[in-house]
Amino acid sequence: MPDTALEPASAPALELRDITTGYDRRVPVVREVSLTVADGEAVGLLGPSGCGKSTLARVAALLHRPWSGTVRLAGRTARGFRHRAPRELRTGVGVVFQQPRLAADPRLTLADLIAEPLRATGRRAEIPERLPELAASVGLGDDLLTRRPHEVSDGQLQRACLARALVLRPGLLVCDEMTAMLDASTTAALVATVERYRREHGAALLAVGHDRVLLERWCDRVVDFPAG
Ligand SMILES: Nc1ncnc2c1ncn2[C@@H]1O[C@H](COP(=O)(O)OP(=O)(O)OP(=O)(O)O)[C@@H](O)[C@H]1O
Repeated sequence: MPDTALEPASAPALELRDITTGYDRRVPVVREVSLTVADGEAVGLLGPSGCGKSTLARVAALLHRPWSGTVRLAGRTARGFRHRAPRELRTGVGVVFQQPRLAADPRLTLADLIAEPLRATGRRAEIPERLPELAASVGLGDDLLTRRPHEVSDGQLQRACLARALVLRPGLLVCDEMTAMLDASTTAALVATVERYRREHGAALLAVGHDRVLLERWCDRVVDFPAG
């Protein structure tokens, strides 16, 4: 059966097999790491700073190319990464990074930021329904939606980044230290939003972080890096 064929719903949301990768050919930062996130499962990935968690999360989100190993999303093998990642695989993964200011286009209003993946995939007709629904779910009022990133706090911008990550209804959400820069109440609000989304859509989660207490509370299981 070709890899592009639809697999049964029970295929794991994410399978990373023997991933080796890095930035400088001589020194891999991730060596032969394997990790599976089952359909609908929430997995926490724990590890000290600099061990390669974010790099692995970026591989899972098809944003960084592995030197060797395989990535399968919902049973489909990824053949391309970054701009070469096929749209049907890319849109199945939502990603939230630690630093919203590096992830958000400073020229866009929060409303446009959230809606941007719908525009980019030719689904702008869904914006009038999805935008208010997502803004409410992350706790962003209308007054904030018309502002640009420099006019809002980090926590408000991260709320918009989470809404954007959910706008295409991905089957897998990758949260890379999503709450590391946030206060306790914003952290609780964003975690609750992810939980609600997962309950409603049966989505899987890979949550990267170094706060064991948060990850153990949030996830079905926690894996210490290097996993595998
Ligand atoms: N763009 C890059 N170019 C070169 N080296 C990089 C790059 N990004 C990360 N690295 C290096 O790769 C290693 C792993 O980094 P990574 O960000 O994956 O670790 P991490 O476990 O997520 O750390 P943290 O918890 O501090 O975010 C580090 O030594 C880092 O310096």
